[in-house]
Amino acid sequence: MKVCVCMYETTNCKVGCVCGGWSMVLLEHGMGCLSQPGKPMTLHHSTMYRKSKPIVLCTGNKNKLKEIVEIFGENFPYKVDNQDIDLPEYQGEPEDIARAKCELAAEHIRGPVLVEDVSLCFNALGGMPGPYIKWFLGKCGTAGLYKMLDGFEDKTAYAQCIFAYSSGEKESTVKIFDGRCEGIIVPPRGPTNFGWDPIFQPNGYSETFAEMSIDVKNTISHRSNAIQKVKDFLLQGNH
Ligand SMILES: O=P(O)(O)OP(=O)(O)OP(=O)(O)OC[C@H]1O[C@@H](n2cnc3c(O)ncnc32)[C@H](O)[C@@H]1O
Ligand SMILES: [Mg+2]
Repeated sequence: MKVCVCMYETTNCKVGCVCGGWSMVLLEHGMGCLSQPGKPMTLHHSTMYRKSKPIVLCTGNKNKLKEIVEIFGENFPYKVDNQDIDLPEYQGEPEDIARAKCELAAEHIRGPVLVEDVSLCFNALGGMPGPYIKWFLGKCGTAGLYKMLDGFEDKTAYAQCIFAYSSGEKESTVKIFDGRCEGIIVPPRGPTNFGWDPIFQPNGYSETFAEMSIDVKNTISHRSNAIQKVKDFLLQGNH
């Protein structure tokens, strides 16, 4: 922990973010901190952001958002905002879908954006439903998805999460981060609040994603594996 004294009047705040009498001031190394003018500032990670544009996470899925925020954690030094924009999703390979979704989001936001696209891939079906899982889940439900594997001995599957990041600058290339979790497809068990969680049992566990605590899911999931790569990339000064 580090203690400094805030030198800036609220109106002179270098970063310009004023919130309820507290102001965001610029510190060395481009870090910002919330403090009142003239008062000592205590730098807690949760109130400390690097001086940069917020990254806009474009997703309309509240469950995803909750997990992403938890996995990034309090120490993540960039501000992440959410926009619930319904972006069209192309057909194709998961990576191409995420890339196209990210390019559309960057065009819309005109700044740094992050999107993610999730696939659930059954090995017996050559990776299908894959990126089309949302539509299969909507039409067949979790029980129907399990039944799709009735005629196959092989119930193995993997969950794949692809994050795509764009700085939003013209000519910038989209960066892709792929995270996976291997498991098996089982008859639905556990709460039904998030997608296909009730039928996915990760390898090495006797519970489905739906049955385990969110903390356990967030340490082993496709999403946490992908986010670790996103974090490493951004923390290397790429934002
Ligand atoms: O706005 P976006 O981010 O696209 O959100 P979405 O709900 O449309 O999500 P996807 O396009 O990635 O489709 C993936 C489907 O898989 C579901 N899903 C995503 N992550 C999941 C997870 O960790 N556990 C269970 N289901 C998940 C999700 O609810 C969708 O039905
Ligand atoms: Mg979607």
